Amino acid sequence: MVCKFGGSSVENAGQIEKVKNIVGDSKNRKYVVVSAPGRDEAYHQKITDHLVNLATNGKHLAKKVTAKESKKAIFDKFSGLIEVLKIPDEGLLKSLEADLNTSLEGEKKIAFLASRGEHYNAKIIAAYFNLCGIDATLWLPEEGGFLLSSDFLNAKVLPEAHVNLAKLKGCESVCVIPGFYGVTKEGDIAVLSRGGSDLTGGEVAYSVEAVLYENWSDVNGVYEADPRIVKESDVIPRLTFKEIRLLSSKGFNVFHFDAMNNCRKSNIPINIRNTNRPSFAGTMILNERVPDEDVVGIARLDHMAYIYLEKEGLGETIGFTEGLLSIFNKYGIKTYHYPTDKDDIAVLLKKEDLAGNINNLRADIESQLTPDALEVVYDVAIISMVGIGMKYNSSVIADAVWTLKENHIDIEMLDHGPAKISFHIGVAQQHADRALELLYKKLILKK
Ligand SMILES: Nc1ncnc2c1ncn2[C@@H]1O[C@H](COP(=O)(O)OP(=O)(O)O)[C@@H](O)[C@H]1O
Ligand SMILES: N[C@@H](CC(=O)OP(=O)(O)O)C(=O)O
Repeated sequence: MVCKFGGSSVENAGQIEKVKNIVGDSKNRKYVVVSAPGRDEAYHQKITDHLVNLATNGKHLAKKVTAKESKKAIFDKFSGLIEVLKIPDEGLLKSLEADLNTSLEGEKKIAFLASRGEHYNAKIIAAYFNLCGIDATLWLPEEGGFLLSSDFLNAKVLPEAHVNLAKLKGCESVCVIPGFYGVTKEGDIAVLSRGGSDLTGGEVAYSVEAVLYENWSDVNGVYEADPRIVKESDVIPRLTFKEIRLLSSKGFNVFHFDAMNNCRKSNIPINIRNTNRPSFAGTMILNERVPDEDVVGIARLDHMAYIYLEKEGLGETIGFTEGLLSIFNKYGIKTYHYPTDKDDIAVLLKKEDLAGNINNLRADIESQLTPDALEVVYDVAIISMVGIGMKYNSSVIADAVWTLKENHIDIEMLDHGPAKISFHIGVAQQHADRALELLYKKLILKK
C-alpha cells in the first residue's frame, strides 16, 4: 500500500505522531509519501509558500510577509519539529541553513527552495519512525532517480522515474519518500505543479504496483460539496476516477486532478482518508461503481471570466477555435470550457489570469481573428454538477435550471459535458454561495 500524507497531516509534532500511529497500525503501509509541513504558527501560511516567498524576495505572499520573515518561519518550523520529536540533529539544521542561502538563480532557485519543505520533512519523519521502532528507510528523489523534465516549476514525470521507483518493490522496511519534487537528467531539482505530492503518491503506487493508494488529509473524504460552504454536505463513499477528475478540476481541491491517471490505468483504487479520524472509511475512488444517484457531487470555480466572440460562421470555420486557443496559450492562460455555436464562442478562464494581459490579448484576437464583437464578462462562478447516473437521467438539468429561475438567479452560461456525466452553470459571483446551496438541496439532499 502507498500512503500519502498531506501538509495538514504533517504540520506539527502532534500530527506526525498520528501519522506514525497510522503507519504502525498496518504492515501493509509500506510506501509513505510526505508533503512539506502545512501552515506555520506566526503567519498561517504553508511552508511551501514561505519557501517560494524566500526564493522570490518576498513577492509571493500577498499579505506582505518579507523574505526574512519567511526564512525565520521555515527555520522555526523545522527546528521546532526536531526539538519536540527529539530527532538527533546530525547537521540537519546546518544543512537547511545552507540550502536556504543557495546561490542558485531564477526558476532553478525557486524550484530548489520549494522542494526543501518535503526534503527536510521526509528526513525528520523517517528519523522519527526509526526512533519509535518502525524500521524506515529514506528514499530521496535526487538519489533514487525520480526523474522529471526540465520545466522547473511544473515538471512532468519521465518514464525512467517509474523504472527507478519500481526498484523499491519488495523493500523490507517502510520507505519514506518526499513528495512534490524530483530531479532532472542534468541533476537539478525540479518541482511538480502545486499540490504535487498527490502526484508523487500516484507515481509510486503505479511503479510498485500497489494494491491501494491511501491519500490522508484533514477531511473525512470527498464531500458532496465544499464543506466550508455547504454545511449539510456529506462524504461520498464511492466515486469513479472519471468523476473525481471532473470534480477536482472544477474546484474540489482535496485531490490533484492528475494524480489518478496512472492508478486508473492500473486499476489501483484510491482511498481519501482523514489523519485526524482514522476510524472513518473515507472515500474510495474506483474504476466502476453502481450509479445510485444522478448527481454525486457539486464543485465550483470562483472568480472566473469569459471572453465572448461573435463572427459570422466561426463555428464552421476550420482552425478558428485552434487559432483562438493558441492566443491564450501564448499568454500562458489556462482555458476551461469553450461552448461554441454557428456564429459565436465563449472561452472561460480565471479572471486573475487576465490581469496585465487583457490589452495585448484583445489586440491579438482582433488582429488575427477579426471578430465582429468581443466582450469580456467578469466575476462569474461556474458550478459543476457531476455524476455517472446523469447519463441515464438528464432531467436533472431541468431541475437545476428551474431551481435557479424560481430563486431569481440568472444563468450566465450552461454547458453539458460531452460524456453526459457533468453539466456546468455560470452565475454571477455574488449569487455563487446561494446558488450552490440551492442546487445542493435540490439535486443531492433530496435523497
Ligand atoms: N468537496 C470537497 N471535499 C473535501 N474537501 C474539500 C472539498 N472541496 C474542497 N476541499 C478542501 O480540500 C482540503 C484538503 O486538501 P488539501 O488542502 O490539499 O489537504 P492536504 O494539505 O492535507 O493535502 C480540505 O481541507 C477542504 O477544505
Ligand atoms: N507542499 C506542496 C506539495 C503538496 O502536495 O502539498 P499538500 O499535500 O499540502 O497539498 C504544495 O504546497 O504545493
